[in-house]
Amino acid sequence: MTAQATPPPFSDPQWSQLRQWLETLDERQRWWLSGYLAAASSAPAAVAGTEGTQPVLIGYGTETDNCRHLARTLSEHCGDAGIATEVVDLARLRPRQLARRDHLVIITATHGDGDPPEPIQDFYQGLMGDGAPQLANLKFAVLALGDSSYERFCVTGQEFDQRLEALGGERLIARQDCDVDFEQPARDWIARLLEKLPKANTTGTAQGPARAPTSSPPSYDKHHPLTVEVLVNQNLSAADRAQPIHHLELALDQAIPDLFPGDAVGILADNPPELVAAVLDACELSGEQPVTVNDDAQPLVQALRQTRDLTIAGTGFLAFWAEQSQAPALLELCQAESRRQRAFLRDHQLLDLLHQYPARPPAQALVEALRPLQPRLYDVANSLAVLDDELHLTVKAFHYPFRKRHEQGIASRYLLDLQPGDPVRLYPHRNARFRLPDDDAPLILIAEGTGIAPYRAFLQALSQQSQRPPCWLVFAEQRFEDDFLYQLDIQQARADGVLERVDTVFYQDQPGAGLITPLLDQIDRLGTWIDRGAHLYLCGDKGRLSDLESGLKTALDQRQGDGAWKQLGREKRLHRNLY
Ligand SMILES: Cc1cc2nc3c(=O)[nH]c(=O)nc-3n(C[C@H](O)[C@H](O)[C@H](O)COP(=O)(O)O)c2cc1C
Repeated sequence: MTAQATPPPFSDPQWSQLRQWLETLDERQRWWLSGYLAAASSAPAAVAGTEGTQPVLIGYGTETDNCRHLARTLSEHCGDAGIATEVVDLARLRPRQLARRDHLVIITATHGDGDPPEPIQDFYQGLMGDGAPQLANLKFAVLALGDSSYERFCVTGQEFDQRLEALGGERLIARQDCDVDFEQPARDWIARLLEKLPKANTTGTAQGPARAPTSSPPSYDKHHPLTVEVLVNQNLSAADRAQPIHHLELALDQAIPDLFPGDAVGILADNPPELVAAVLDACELSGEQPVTVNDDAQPLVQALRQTRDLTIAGTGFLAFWAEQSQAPALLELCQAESRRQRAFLRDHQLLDLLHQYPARPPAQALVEALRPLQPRLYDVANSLAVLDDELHLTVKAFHYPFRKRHEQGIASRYLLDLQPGDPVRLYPHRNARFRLPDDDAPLILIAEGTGIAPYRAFLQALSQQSQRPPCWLVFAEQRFEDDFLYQLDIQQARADGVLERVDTVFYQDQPGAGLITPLLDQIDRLGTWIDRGAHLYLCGDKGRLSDLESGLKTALDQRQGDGAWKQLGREKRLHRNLY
């Protein structure tokens, strides 16, 4: 007789929704919910780790999701090993809640200029501040993700690691700092950690964390991207603008489940063909040599075009190139402290290194020494509930000076050059913190430049609703004539009553005006909307919106009383999407 597999209790879409929703809960809400469900259910509760052993708390700090994925991977490995876990976004945890835990694993990235990921700023401040709890009963471990091309490599993980120890915690295993090729070191670290974590005393049938049934919907990620086709690539801004802004429409032949307004996609860009050719020339390789990348055999030219970073060398490549070239200056540099190496790399892109210190590396070794090409996130500019077989993006050219050269960002250049019919590899990136609220609270949408993209998706979604919340859009760009992105969509939304108010600022037409100007001019109206429970959204350029935020905070605190701005954050009514 063969055992019948019990059908999974939820359908695939339900699983997906449930998982996403659970991640929005903070620790207290999860505890409450588990108790509520146990009490409400007539069936005996089967909860792992209820006798004595608390689930291991796995807290992640992320902006682009690597740490969230690793937290889930760790949780799955724990489940297989009979270790109960609870995965939580550190953005939803308060430091004092740690005092009640006995095992904590932190997996965190560093962002900005050595800053914690933006969503976990409050947790970070709380843990680093004087009010942090003593953690004498806590055993902890920290996995730090970063990018060694940044001056302050993995500092957030390092700071958490030191702070947890200073608060009395006991380190389970040494912290691991991971560079952009983090997969293998993270896997090794997880294997070491599993030996130190307590097994759950299971009282029922559940083993560790709840896991999705094996038949979960197709999930795309950076290793398993979806290939879509370009339908339209249209310049939205002035023809002569140095950093043009384009609108892209991509054909979606396969549905992407659960991609909501506010979410993004990760784009796997190709390197420009001239850059690939220059690298091959410098290495005296033809490009036809077969190489293997992630168990996938392919010609070298393809591996360089699609999978390797040909801009930033990184310290690993520096060591490789010193050995290949035997250049005394490089060999000496590799003996120096890493700070000097990083300073050198900030002044030398990959091609500079290859030209200045010639060598002829073997093809496979070259591929293995280069850093993986990182995906770039772009907000989705349409609502898939309205149009489910197209994906729209808003892309601005990114330029930066390097030495005396003028360099262009790889991903934006790739996207701006695409032609109808070209394939694009992408995967969904969900951004639960930048969604429309469940209720009909008023919305204040503030956008700088391409920050308008997710709001276009919001407006499309709202246009389908019978009950619409009041919605106020504030948008800033350079010139009215040339840069009023999605002007027709915005005017249509205004005419249809989806937008109650629209304020625009065009910097070049209105010297002295800033994004904040219309909001300060109408501070009473802003205060009234906030009193009515409005959610405030900020999207676009980090520098400009951070300035706006500090100006608004001062103005609002003055009008509504000290702490008004903070209160917005506490009530999860402030949503940031800054880059
Ligand atoms: C805008 C930006 C700034 C970053 N700044 C740093 C930094 O200062 N130090 C560092 O070590 N890594 C830095 N990184 C690299 C990230 O920490 C790394 O990509 C990490 O894998 C991201 O993890 P996440 O996807 O969980 O956010 C930065 C990445 C981005 C996109």
